[in-house]
Amino acid sequence: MISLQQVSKTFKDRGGSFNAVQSVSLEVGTGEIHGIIGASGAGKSTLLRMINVLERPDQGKVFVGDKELTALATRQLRKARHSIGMIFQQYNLVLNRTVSRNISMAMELAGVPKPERLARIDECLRFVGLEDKANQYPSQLSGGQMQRVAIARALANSPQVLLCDEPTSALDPQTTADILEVLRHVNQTYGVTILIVTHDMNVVKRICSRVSVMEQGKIVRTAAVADGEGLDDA
Ligand SMILES: Nc1ncnc2c1ncn2[C@@H]1O[C@H](COP(=O)(O)OP(=O)(O)OP(=O)(O)O)[C@@H](O)[C@H]1O
Repeated sequence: MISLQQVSKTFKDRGGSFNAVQSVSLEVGTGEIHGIIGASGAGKSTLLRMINVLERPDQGKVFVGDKELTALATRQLRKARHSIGMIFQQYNLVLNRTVSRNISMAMELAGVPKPERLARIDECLRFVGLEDKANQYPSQLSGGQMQRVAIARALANSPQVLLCDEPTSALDPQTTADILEVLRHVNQTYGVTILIVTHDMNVVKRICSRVSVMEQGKIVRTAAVADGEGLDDA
């Protein structure tokens, strides 16, 4: 479902350049929940953001489904991104819009007609267990509820892939467990392929089928989680 072929990203500033991701290749199968773990600054977020080309690789190719995203023109890329949802550590909700409008916005951008949007908002809110919060504003919600709204928004366009950048790092252990269950439910119900960037091995053990360990811009190991002995020191 996802294929990264020798992708690299260097950030340049006045002080010089920094190789954030160095010639990384990775294959993630359809329906997999794949973890990317590593220390702060290892390049995990940059790698994730290259999958939907929010960050364009300097070198290498990115395939999602049957499309090479790195070969698409801006307009085609925008369309292809509708099949890739993303959630973030800080939720990234629009604070002056209600929960419903937050979920609707992604569909408005994708050109979904209003009646379909309204039905889909209901469906997505029910899926994440927040059908009673449609008219509230993000500031009225807890962190866990905000992340559920972010998941509902990411699901609105029925993505094939969900990219999660430290989705539970701002949450307490119980809320973390609840959000991981929602993600598992997304994976099992809709067959969505999920990539989770985390620095927390417990997240990997709880939900991932495979994990890749990143160090200094490179993937140094990929393993099945069931036989992931030796990953504790990652
Ligand atoms: N837009 C940017 N401009 C300059 N440097 C950047 C940019 N984005 C990331 N970097 C640098 O690239 C390196 C990798 O960053 P990245 O956020 O991918 O790491 P990470 O493993 O996700 O770390 P963290 O867990 O702290 O988010 C860091 O040293 C960071 O400072």
